[in-house]
Amino acid sequence: MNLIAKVIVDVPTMQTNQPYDYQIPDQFKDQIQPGMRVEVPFGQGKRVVQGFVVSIVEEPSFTGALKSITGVMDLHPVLNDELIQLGKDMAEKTFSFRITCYQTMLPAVLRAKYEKTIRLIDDIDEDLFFELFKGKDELTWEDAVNRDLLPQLAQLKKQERVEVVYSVKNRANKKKRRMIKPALSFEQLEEEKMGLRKTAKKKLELLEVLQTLSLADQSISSQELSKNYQLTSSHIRDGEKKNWLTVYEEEVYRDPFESQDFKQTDSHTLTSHQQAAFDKIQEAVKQERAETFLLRGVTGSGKTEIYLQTIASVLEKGQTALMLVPEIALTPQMVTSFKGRFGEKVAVLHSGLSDGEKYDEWRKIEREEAKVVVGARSSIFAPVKNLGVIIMDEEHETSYKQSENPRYHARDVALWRSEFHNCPLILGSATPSLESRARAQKKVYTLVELPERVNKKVLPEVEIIDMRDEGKNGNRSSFSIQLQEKIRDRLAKKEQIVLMLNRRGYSSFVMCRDCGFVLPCPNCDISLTLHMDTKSMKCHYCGHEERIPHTCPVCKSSKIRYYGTGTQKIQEELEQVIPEARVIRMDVDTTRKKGAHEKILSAFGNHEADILLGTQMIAKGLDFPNITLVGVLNADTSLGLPDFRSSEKTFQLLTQVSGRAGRAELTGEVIVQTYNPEHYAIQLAQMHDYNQFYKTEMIIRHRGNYPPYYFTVSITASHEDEKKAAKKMYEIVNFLAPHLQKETIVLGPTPKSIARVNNRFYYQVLIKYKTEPQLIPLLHQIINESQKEMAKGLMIAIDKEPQQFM
Ligand SMILES: Nc1ncnc2c1ncn2[C@@H]1O[C@H](COP(=O)(O)OP(=O)(O)OP(=O)(O)O)[C@@H](O)[C@H]1O
Ligand SMILES: [Zn+2]
Ligand SMILES: [Zn+2]
Repeated sequence: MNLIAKVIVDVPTMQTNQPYDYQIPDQFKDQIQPGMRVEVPFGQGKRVVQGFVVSIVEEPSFTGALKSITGVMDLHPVLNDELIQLGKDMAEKTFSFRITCYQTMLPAVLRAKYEKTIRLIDDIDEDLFFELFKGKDELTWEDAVNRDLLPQLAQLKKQERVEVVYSVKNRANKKKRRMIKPALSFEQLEEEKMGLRKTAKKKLELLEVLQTLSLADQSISSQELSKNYQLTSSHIRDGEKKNWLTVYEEEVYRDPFESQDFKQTDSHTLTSHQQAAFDKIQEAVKQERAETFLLRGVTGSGKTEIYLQTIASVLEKGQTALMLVPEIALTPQMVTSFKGRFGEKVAVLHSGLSDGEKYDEWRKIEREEAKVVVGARSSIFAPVKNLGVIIMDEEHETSYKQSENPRYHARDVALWRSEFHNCPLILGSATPSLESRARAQKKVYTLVELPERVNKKVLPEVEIIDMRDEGKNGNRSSFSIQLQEKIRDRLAKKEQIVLMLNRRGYSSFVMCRDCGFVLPCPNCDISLTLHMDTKSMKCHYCGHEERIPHTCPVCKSSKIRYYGTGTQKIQEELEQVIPEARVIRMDVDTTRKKGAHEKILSAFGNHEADILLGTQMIAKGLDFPNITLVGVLNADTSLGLPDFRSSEKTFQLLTQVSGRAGRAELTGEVIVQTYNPEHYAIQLAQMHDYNQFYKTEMIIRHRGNYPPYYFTVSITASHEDEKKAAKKMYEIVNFLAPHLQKETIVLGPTPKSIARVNNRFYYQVLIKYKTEPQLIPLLHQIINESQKEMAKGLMIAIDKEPQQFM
């Protein structure tokens, strides 16, 4: 029978963004399956490219002469049917190439050109062993290809007798260990010794090693045997044949949490609110229904406990669970609570892992050894089968959206997979995004609320300090008098303090130090961005531009400054103001090294420091009972961002960080320093009033025609030649304009705030629309028709629901 493979080739252009037909040569017939990577000739000449087989058919849809697959890169599919389908849908929705989507789904070792070897993991027929492996335990992929062994090896792979190992550069890559243990007692081994010939030195040595082991009831790895006693695999095989010893395999994963001991933790008895939420979710779990829950619970309300118990119930049904957390919330505490509850069943994926470690975790998932996957954004592509629940903690986090190709939002992928598996999706947050909250309002999502903390502890009292007064009273430091006093008070009581320096929007805008005025755009509801290259203030959306003010247009003060300062400077200042405090700093600089994050938090947990000073990364997830004071040094920076979400982000950040205080027995307190004490985001965060914030912000979004009332899509064109980028952008707008509905709003084209990056110029438009059935096909058409220009250096990026406006 003639078999045709449909292959997505690694040639990321629009023309190639569909499967190509290739003949499967006879030698590969039994081997090739959908989801495997293959090598195929492409185009004219001798070019060979990689590709993914997405299906196998009998009839080609291409009528010309078919080329043949020239190589197979896997013995086993790396993508399952679900992911093949998901990649196709995702490519369409994110305006990216299927090949890019597939590559995004895989761990890095499967993407890059790593060395591959085939390793024996189980016994095979002796003759075959010598024929294929020539007496060794492994064989390089190249060797296997040159000797034409892949079809045979594929068979062995199916029988789980060999595996493919990807060796990551600079890293020892031993994952399987051959272990040897004595099969006879000490005395029996002694008898075997008697029967040896005098010259059999190595056999004698082997028997002696085995005797030692049998006394201690121990095993030894083949590596140790060869290293310490120069006993090779042929000696081992020989010993095995004589029935002196047994060989077995031991899987050794590189365990990034090896050194840590995870205490088994038991589930808490749920509070009545938790129970009600849990029960509601259980219905969907039991009925295997793709229902989306928005779990809004105040900080410390025990959302994590609901996740844990829901996952436990899913495991009990024999299903699996996927738990997403933002990268910066993937703290050791989070890992501990999952490892503590589910032990070995958990795979954890985060950016701190080396490529090899990530690959090991991925393999555990792929082989269905891991039943629970915990990880950041890209873990949404984990190849888990039989999902029983998907959970996204801190669902409002913008880091769930990838800002480069493919520009996917993990929430959308989660929704897709929840439909595919017929399993519930839980979106959890103390401060849900307006989009999700509005969907709950419309009953698209089911709203479940936890209105109070588990121990009925009140949420901490929040005090707002007007920093303009501090200035007037001659205090020019970053610490208000009240904050200094409270810090001293906690030091005396041996309680702990968290201080947050808000670095969002660092230095990108100017603000009056006397009245807090931030320069707004006259046409839009956002502030202007400072452009150092042009020495001017610009609006991101409409292109309005004016000069940098030297005096405040409102109060005429001349103290109008760029706003922002670094954590290091703050630490120095703190050491002068309160020299007795022991301060530990957590920001991008101090957490760059692997494991630094863990070290800092465990030192703070052990009270080796009184104050944890950091950026936004300390706002989430920390659960330390001894924190009774939280200080926010500058609430305003995130308000000044040229982004319609700036109030929302400020409210979320303040609520999150306030939530770190008073989580256990001790009552907590929060000090928020600001130049905008009247701002509703700050006042409503003070009152812990999410619902009111939601209402207020919805009105503002409605007035400004922003999401969730409108959908948004941004189009960016860039080119080394500024004129070409601008011209293209105008062409696009002119092309779209006649097709768009009346109520659709097109902002721009305008240069981006950092107009030139890497010597490329960026122009963008933002389209806001309510319904545009034609827009998506039109955008695809734009990309299709720009192929020639794109080959000559033009880049077009289309971003649906963009999250970043910098
Ligand atoms: N039913 C319960 N009984 C006793 N303690 C509980 C219960 N549920 C949760 N806890 C504990 O309460 C603390 C807060 O819970 P958790 O961290 O889950 O809150 P959260 O809602 O995720 O908060 P945040 O949004 O601030 O991260 C934890 O120390 C947790 O172990
Ligand atoms: Zn002013
Ligand atoms: Zn504007």
